Amino acid sequence: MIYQGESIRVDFIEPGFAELQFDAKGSVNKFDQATLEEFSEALTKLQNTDDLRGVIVTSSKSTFIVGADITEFLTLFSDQEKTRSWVAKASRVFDQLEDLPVPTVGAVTGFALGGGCEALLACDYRVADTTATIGLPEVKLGLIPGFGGTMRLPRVIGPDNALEWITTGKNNKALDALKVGAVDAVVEPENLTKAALNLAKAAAAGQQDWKAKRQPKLEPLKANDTELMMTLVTAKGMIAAKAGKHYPAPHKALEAIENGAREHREGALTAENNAFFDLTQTEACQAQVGIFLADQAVKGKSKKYAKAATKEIKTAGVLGAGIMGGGIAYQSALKGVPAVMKDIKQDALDLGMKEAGKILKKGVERGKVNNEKMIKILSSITPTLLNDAVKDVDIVVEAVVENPKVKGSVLAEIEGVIGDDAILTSNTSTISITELAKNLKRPEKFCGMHFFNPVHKMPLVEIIRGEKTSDDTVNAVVAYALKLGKTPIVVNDCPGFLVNRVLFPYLAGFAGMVDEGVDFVGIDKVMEKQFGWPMGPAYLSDVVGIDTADHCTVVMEAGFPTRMKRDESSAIAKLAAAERYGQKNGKGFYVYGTDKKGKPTKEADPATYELLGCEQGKKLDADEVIARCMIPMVNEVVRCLEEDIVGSAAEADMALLYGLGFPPFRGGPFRYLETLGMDNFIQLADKYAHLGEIYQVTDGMREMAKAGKSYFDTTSAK
Ligand SMILES: NC(=O)c1ccc[n+]([C@@H]2O[C@H](COP(=O)([O-])OP(=O)(O)OC[C@H]3O[C@@H](n4cnc5c(N)ncnc54)[C@H](O)[C@@H]3O)[C@@H](O)[C@H]2O)c1
Repeated sequence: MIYQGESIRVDFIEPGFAELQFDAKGSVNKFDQATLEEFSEALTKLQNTDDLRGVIVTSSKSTFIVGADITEFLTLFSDQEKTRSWVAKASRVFDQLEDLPVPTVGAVTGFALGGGCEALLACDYRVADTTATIGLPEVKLGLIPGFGGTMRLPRVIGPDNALEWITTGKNNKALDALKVGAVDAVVEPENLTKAALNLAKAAAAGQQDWKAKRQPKLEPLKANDTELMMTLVTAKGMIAAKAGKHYPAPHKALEAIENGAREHREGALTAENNAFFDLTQTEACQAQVGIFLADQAVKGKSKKYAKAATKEIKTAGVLGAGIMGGGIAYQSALKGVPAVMKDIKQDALDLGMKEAGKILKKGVERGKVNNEKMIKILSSITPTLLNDAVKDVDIVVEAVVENPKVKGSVLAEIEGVIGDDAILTSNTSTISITELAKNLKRPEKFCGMHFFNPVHKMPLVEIIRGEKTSDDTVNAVVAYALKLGKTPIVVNDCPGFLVNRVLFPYLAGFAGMVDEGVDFVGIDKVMEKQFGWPMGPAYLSDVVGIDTADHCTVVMEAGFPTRMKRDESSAIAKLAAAERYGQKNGKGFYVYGTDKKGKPTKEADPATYELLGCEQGKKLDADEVIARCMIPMVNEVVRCLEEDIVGSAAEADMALLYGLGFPPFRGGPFRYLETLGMDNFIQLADKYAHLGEIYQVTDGMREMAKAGKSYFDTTSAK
């Protein structure tokens, strides 16, 4: 045995040929700080091993190496000195592999991502099996490769391909990697080790010039000035268009490659180290790493619920074939759970089926679904006008109009039809589940299942536990949501639940500015372009439906009479009264139409300014616009955590990210608060406290700030 560590061992596989094998104790190999230390120790041993002729680098697992240990990042990056020395030291470990005095061959199976891919790049040759997926996904965490990836990849596959791989963070299958020269051969999994060993032997025997293969990685990039300039200019244009200004990582990747292009290995690595360090200190990186961690926490939690489920959902019934019901029935059928879709109107059923057909047709056009599958999916949705048709289903999702009385009677009626063991859920956006349960004989078998529009695209499903909902019911519904390919987040009951409850104070903050005469178009611009929401508050209200939003304010007022008091003179109420319902009837804040080419249009309407009494072009400072919209939202989400509506800051962040499109580079409302600094936030909120209760921070937040605590310390997803 040449070396034996906790995660790495090195031994001769044949006389003269050593195998350095990654064999971590957990389910996957990763480059945590301890493994990097071991990697360096193992390579030092190899440097000093006599009679060594070649080395192969392998994994004992079904996957090579998944990358660095992301759970270490936020703590590490909070210490600038440590971060600098970590990245400088870690990247030099990979030089040790590259500098071994014998040929080296990486043998990749499964994932070789981030650091895993960089370890391969430090080898002279790379052999992949057919299961391999290789890539440098660091930009998705607001970072760039930090172990020599920006230096080696352009020298291995050329700057064009390398820029594409690194700035998009895409995963590449073995054959695609072979095409661009990222790997030298692709073999069947059972032949992998043998193929790698044979290549090492051939190189050691002089049949392959391994030194010539290694040399370009030690030198400046081989591309003439014009070629390089063309490549960089094209890449800059692509990055500006795709990543935009809020995501610095792709820009920095290009900068590192450009700065290192004319340097030897050491100079190019220094360029990479500097760019990497700069990114570790950005808000976008902290937010994107935060999202990764929160996503893992949320996934882990929902898996636990699903594992505990005693009832499997094999068939579903959906009540209402409208926008939501149609979408839910489609999604269920798509994922293999046949759905009976019931409505009181034949027209609605026809429309629901037509919509499902439309989505599937798009899938066929894009080659995602074939005709046969399309027919199978459509035929597993059964439209019906009869309650009786749902009597044998395992779960019912009610998605009829948002009216407590209608919902109450529809739910009670259907409870009498379905089996005692069947689960009943409601897709209500705002109405308390505990209140709706009062209409039922088996409230323990009832919960909220709040999907988002459009159902087939939006990942979030809020699962709402009413006062009497049983654990069994929650477990089964979480399992069903997972089966539908969604991200379920379990919350406790209150009007609006989590997502809509925090949305309304945000919209109220917006409406307050419009009431003061501020132009809603300018507010939308700031909230979209500067804050980063996919839609500003006026446009979002139009898309949700002004009538729906207006109706919801009634429900929210009933739940939070002082803080969310309904204001008849607010913009939403005025537009609703004028029957400007938004996109659905072509006019809300904006007017909607189509241009000559049939493309949808959205324009500010003079009639809106007149109706609302706001002035075209009247602006507030962008910081004030952001503060007045965002403070109420953050305050409300903090209240939801304090009141145990949501279980953790991580879940709240993911819910808003997946349900509302909270800008990923800000990481969610709690990460945003953390980035602003709680003291700064409180100071800002206090400045606007006179505007109403929605601007007043909770005592709990003041205490947290005083104690220097973080919401992520105390309430990480359980
Ligand atoms: N539209 C959204 O963006 C959205 C998002 C999340 C949740 N929701 C909620 O989903 C529910 C449905 O909303 P929608 O936008 O799909 O409404 P919709 O008006 O498009 O559809 C409601 C459908 O229910 C049918 N219906 C009415 N009474 C019925 C009954 N007794 N039995 C069967 N069907 C009946 C109607 O004919 C109509 O087809 C509401 O509770 C709403 O708050 C809506």
